[in-house]
Amino acid sequence: MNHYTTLSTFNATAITITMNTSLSFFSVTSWKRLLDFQILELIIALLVFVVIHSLRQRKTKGLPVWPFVGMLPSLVLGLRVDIYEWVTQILRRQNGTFIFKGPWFTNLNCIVTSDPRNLEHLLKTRFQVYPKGLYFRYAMQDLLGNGIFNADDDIWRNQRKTASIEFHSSKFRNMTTESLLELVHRRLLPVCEESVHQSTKIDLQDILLRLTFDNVCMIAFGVDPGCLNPALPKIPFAKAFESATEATMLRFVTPTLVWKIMRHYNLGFEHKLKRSIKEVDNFADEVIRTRKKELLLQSNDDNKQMYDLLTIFMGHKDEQGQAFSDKFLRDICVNFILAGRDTSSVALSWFFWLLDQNPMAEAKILCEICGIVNEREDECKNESFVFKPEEVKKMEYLHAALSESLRLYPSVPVDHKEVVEDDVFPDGTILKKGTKVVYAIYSMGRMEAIWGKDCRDFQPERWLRDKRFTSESAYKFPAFNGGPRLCLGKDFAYYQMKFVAASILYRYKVMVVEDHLVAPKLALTMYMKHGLKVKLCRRSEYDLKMCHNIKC
Ligand code: HEM
Repeated sequence: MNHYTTLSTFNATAITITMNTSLSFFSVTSWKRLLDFQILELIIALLVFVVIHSLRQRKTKGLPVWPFVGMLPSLVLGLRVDIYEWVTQILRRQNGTFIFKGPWFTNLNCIVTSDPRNLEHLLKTRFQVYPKGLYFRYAMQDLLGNGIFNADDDIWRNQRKTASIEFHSSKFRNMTTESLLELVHRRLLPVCEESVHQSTKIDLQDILLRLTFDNVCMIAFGVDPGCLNPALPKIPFAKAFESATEATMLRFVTPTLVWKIMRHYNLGFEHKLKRSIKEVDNFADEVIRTRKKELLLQSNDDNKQMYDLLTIFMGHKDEQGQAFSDKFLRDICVNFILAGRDTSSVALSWFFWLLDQNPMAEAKILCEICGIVNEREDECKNESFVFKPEEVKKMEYLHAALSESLRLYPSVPVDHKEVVEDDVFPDGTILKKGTKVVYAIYSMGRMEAIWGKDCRDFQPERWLRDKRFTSESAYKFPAFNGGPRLCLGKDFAYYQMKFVAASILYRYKVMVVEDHLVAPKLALTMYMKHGLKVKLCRRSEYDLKMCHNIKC
């Protein structure tokens, strides 16, 4: 082997090695690239499949259902616009019932319905298997405790029985009528008059909330907090109460684990809730302490008999024969404030807003009021005119207009239950034990299937037969709930709203300030997010004369 041969052999070997190396190098990178490309392609294909599959579910399920997060992205978008309208649109597409799928491992799954047959089923026919349920009670516990709104079984039954006896007694009726008359004529009308005199705009929702807060405190605890006076003092309790109902509602649209973590670390709306509840508790504790002291004094002075719901409950005993704890009395207080303060004031606010947009309906109400005033021929019909309870009862068109307003803007826009055994709804929806059910009261007022093509119009006439108010089934119009848990304050609420509305409308024209933004707030009660800014204008003799002359 010469030098040349050796060298060329070496070269050939080197070339072969180099070639093999570069070949294998080429194949490794290209394989890798190819593999990368294929994985990328696979991922894209999978993503496209998931997106198409999720979006296609909108057709059958009402909303896209995404892996892991379910329908949550749509809910988040819905929350950014108007959640009540958003739910209504889905219910319309789904013929009145749909299943909301929350993210995996969360408690957000539920059945949402607006079908009157389902409502009758869960509120009355199968009442026993549809309690408020553990989950909802737990989420509301911090604010409502074991009060009547948040209780089931015997705890609810006992409170209902005690409160029901009082609500239906003539003593209670007289007390509520007198306290309302006092509040309207000594506080509400002077505040209205002052605003006319000063030519100022007022937030009518705020004024009405003050009125009903003073009213419910008088009825429920025999206390007059004096929130409604011309100075319109700041009421930290009222603000805290509103924040607490708002934050509590947010728990229903947030995965349980998330709000529990937020609560643990005192973050976001949970921080707000804790702070608000502290304020609410302080108020309730003060009421209970004062009442206990007064009751002690009263036992030494038997002439001074106290009569209010709290005193009645304080005289009752629990199953073990023990007096109710202060915590339980606190729960009773808070629940009655929620029941009596927010509901009627918020309903009246929407009513005045709707009247501003429907002058014909306003004219008819005025006509009816003037007709009633005119019947008292021998009496003066000036500013100091006070409507008698029997006259308020005669206001059929006003009753219809308030019901129409509640149909479109129910004070409690959604309510909930939990089924405790497997069941089937009348519309065929299958419910497994433990399923949460939400009934969408707001949406029901906007269903053509229930109210006809003009369901979105304000038409008090739909409630009248031969000019007399005719009520609707509670399952078609559940603004006051239905079945064994029908609102206990319904009759009083109508009386209160009619008395307030008639007293204002007889004296003033209520004009909503131009460009004032009206939108519902997401809370347990349907407040107006920005209040209701109005200007009041004294009714002229001319206005009233016109009405006296018109045959309504
Ligand atoms: C426009 C006014 C009102 C509306 C729309 C209204 C509506 C309702 C609704 C929807 C419920 C059922 C809540 C639930 O179970 O989750 C309810 C229950 C109740 N309401 Fe009213 N309410 C009004 C006024 C009042 C007033 C003024 C009072 C008392 C002063 C009152 C006392 C109650 C009570 C005690 C319950 C609990 C019934 C029970 O669970 O057994 N409500 N109300």
